[in-house]
Formats: sequence, structure tokens, C-alpha cells
Amino acid sequence: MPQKIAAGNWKMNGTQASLSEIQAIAEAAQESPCSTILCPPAHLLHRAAKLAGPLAIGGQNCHHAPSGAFTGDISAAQLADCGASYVILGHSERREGYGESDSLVRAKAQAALQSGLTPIICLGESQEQRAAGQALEVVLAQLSGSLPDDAQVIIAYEPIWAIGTGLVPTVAEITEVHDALRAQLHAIFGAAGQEISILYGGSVKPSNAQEIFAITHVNGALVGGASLKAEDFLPIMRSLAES
Ligand SMILES: O=C(CO)COP(=O)(O)O
Repeated sequence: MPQKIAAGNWKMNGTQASLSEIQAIAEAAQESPCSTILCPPAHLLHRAAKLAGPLAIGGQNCHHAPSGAFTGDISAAQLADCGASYVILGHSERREGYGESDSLVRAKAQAALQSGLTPIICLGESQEQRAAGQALEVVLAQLSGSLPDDAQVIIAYEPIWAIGTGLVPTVAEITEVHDALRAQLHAIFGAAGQEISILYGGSVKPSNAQEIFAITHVNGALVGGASLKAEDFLPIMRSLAES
């Protein structure tokens, strides 16, 4: 069975004042039967990791090279050096905002694995692609192009149009994509593909978490806005534990 995972992506939000939220989430993670991962901005990683206990910490991006002249970037080994054990890769905000391709995401995933980090690989279609009936095709192509050689990964399906908008796909739409992802992971990795957690992301809130976690092959969530405050994220963690 894949692990159930509640993961938070803080994006470019949070300062030292937010460490109290991380502390509260870490305390709740101690009680949770599920895995909890928080991906704060890079400047908080080290302090977050010190607070974390059973809460795992992740970065939000890494470079594909181990080191070198890449001003402003951070390597997978440097994330690990801060205490991170995961890294989000291929988020649509990077694919779209910085032109990251599937092959670059794959190279980053390989680099992450080499440094002992588990990549959380994000996939998702745009509104136009869904309207054109291309959602499955787009997401499956991103999966094949972005996966590293090893099955030690987490997948997050995040439809671009659902991120930060309050729009959530229907249960049938999420089911269709997660079923297809599960089948493709099985086809690629065999039995190991059945163990890969597939998260849903995009406007997950305390109010809709229960319905989303009841969907087959939804093994948890990658949460943006509702992970910034413990009072929002804790009910999502509880819904996952009860699912
Ligand atoms: O992008 C996301 C997580 O990576 C989702 O963000 P929201 O939960 O704010 O929609």
C-alpha cells in the first residue's frame, strides 16, 4: 500500500515568525498515523528541520547539477545539508514561470535521488488542455518525461487551473487521472509502482479534503494556501488519517 501523505508547499511565503506554525504542525505530525511533509522556503529549511521531529522537511526546487557557477540556485545536496529529505520538482509555477521541461525535471529528480532526497514530481494540465480533452494525454506525457530511473518518488497531480483558484475538479475527473497515473506507474515500475504515493493538489481545504481523500488512488494531498496555518492544515491531516 502506498503511504498516505499530507504535504504542504509554502511557496514564497513565510518568515521566521512562521516557525510557530511549523512547530504546531510538527506536534500534530507526532500524533498522526500518516506521513507529513512541509516544504517551507529555503531560508527556513534548517530551522524547520530542527523543530520537525516526525515532520519531514522538503525543498521546493533544486538544480540538476551537484555544484557550480549557478548564482541563486540550490543543489539537492545543499537541501539535504539543511535537513531536507524531500524536494518538490516540476511544479507548474516553475514549468510555466521558468520554462522547465520534462527532461529538466527528470535531471533534477535524478540529482535529488543521488543526494538521498525523495522527489515530489508535480504534473498537471492547463484549463485549455482540459477543455480540449487533452488532460490525460498531457499528464501521462509529463509523467513519462519527468520520472527518474528509480521508483523512489512521490507524484502530485495538480491541475494548473485548480491551483490557488478555489476551483476543484470533480471526483470523476480526479479519479480518471489518478487511475491512469497508477496504471502507468505499474507499467513502468512493476510492483514498485504500486507503492508510489499519488497526491492530489489544487485548492485542497479542510472543507473538501474528506471528499478528495475518499477517491481511489488518491494517497494524500499537496496543499498550498491551506498549509500556511496549522489551524487549516491540521484538519486536512486529520481527514487523511480518517480516510
Ligand atoms: O500548488 C499547490 C501546491 O503545490 C496548490 O496550491 P493551493 O492549495 O493554494 O491551491
